[in-house]
Amino acid sequence: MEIRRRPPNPSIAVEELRYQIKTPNSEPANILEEIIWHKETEVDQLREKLPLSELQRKLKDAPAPKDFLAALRNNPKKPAVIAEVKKASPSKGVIREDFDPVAIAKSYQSGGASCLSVLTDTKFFQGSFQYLAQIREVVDIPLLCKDFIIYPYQMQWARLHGADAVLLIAAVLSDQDLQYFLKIVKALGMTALIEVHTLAELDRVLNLDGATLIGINNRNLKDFSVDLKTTEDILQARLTTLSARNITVVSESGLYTAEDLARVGKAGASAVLIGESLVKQPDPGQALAQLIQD
Ligand SMILES: O=P(O)(O)OC[C@@H](O)[C@@H](O)c1c[nH]c2ccccc12
Repeated sequence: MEIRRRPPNPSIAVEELRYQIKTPNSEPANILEEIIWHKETEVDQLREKLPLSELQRKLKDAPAPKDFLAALRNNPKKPAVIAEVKKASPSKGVIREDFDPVAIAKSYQSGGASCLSVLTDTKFFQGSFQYLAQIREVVDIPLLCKDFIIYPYQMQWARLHGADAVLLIAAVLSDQDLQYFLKIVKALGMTALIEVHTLAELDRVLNLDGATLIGINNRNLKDFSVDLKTTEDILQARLTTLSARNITVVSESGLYTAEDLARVGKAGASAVLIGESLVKQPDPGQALAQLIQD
């Protein structure tokens, strides 16, 4: 973990205060830090609206999560596709003006997506938990909550809005947090997609107990550069270990063509996560169907 955290609001529940965080006395060093620092404020506001104890009470009535990992593994098409409902990003700005998340989600499902990823970060990606909940109402396939998780509260909030899986970013979380968060994800009956961008991060994740799904992000979240070689290089080094441990690998970001999919598939990824290249097509589901046809 190289990303510096901000000290949490001292009024939050004691069990969440596991950090001994030094106050960074500078500006955020990169966009990832900026996002993470802002997330502290957002989670504070959520807790104020709905305290953890009430959230946990509400969760007791929530329908059981769907099996995100099984949906990827059971897909006969390799790589299986997680299609992302994404309006904007800090690197690309607004990707699609006439953005209808529900229509896009339905279209992805008919186009052959195994699972969906829904961006819920508002400030930087123009996503929303409302979209996640609305999409849960209209599709059957499992949903990943795509956000920047720094507190257990957020995983439960995601579950309440219909998420079956959550993203945990290795660059943002300490080993201790990753292990603790994995336990919580499991207790909630969900799947964790643990995202790495370097071999060193993957090795940290391989030291954890219970990682079943690992995403290799081809995009460097600190400077936005994208290179599919990230997936190739990391898998070249660790595919044997990953296979032996039956860990499913998702190649994420910067995938546009059937050749791109074949390339990361050949490297050993059994699933891909695709956003921009599909969202910007007139009919995203049809674009997906075309991308994965034989
Ligand atoms: O739009 P793309 O290049 O197809 O990328 C999708 C997805 O991988 C990307 O949105 C992403 C990967 N990891 C993230 C972490 C946070 C926010 C977004 C992301």
